[in-house]
Amino acid sequence: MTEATIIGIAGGSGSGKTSVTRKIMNQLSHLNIGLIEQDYYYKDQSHLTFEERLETNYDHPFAFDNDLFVEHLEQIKNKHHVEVPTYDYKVHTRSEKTLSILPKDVMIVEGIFVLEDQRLRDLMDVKVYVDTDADIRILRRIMRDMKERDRSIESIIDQYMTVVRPMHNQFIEPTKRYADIIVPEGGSNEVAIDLLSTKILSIARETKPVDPSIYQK
Ligand SMILES: Nc1ncnc2c1ncn2[C@@H]1O[C@H](COP(=O)(O)OP(=O)(O)O)[C@@H](O)[C@H]1O
Ligand SMILES: Nc1ccn([C@@H]2O[C@H](COP(=O)(O)O)[C@@H](O)[C@H]2O)c(=O)n1
Repeated sequence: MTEATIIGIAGGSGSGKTSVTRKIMNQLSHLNIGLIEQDYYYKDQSHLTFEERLETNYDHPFAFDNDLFVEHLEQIKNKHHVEVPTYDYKVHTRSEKTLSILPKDVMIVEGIFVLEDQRLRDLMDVKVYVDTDADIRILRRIMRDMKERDRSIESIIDQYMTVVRPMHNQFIEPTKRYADIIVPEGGSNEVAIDLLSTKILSIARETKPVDPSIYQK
């Protein structure tokens, strides 16, 4: 058996990570390919009231349970089945249901901080940073958060100015230096998506045996 190929896709909120991921998955649909979002690993906040959850900084690395994320990604790398948490942005905490991730040959991991934690980076075969200008990102976020995340325009702008923007500059943008490839403009960059798909395909075809020590645990 061979190890799963892990592709990390980072970038600011609204940069187009999800769109790039979807396009790559479409191009490689003949492979056994899956997706895991870092947002699934936002810490559970069910012990807090809704008002208390509004105070959380969701753009700081501490908002994520990366210990669990790393543990799951190691299992995914070794082609194990994992049950991952899911997240509900409307209520700012984990959902009741979990998601069953069956063994995949290629797994895309996507999220604002996937390149921030060295343990995650070390598990990746290709590291991508989607780089889109801040004005485009906020406009996309407004449209998406009003439509899909139950947010008002006032709350989106307030969150952007007080948290999203400063945290992006302090923590997310600097992770660009860890990327193997920087993709400007996200999902509309067809050339970059084609190049990435070709590279992923060629890595996935190389056979890397799973570390046998995992069977001795
Ligand atoms: N090239 C694009 N043109 C127009 N809208 C886009 C484009 N890329 C993404 N969007 C929209 O912007 C929003 C955020 O994009 P998404 O891919 O979810 O970004 P991210 O995952 O980085 O937050 C989504 O509603 C998406 O449909
Ligand atoms: N309860 C939450 C959790 C997260 N966010 C925001 O989501 C952004 C990350 O998701 P993207 O799909 O946009 O990459 C992040 O910037 C958080 O601000 C939120 O608003 N509420």
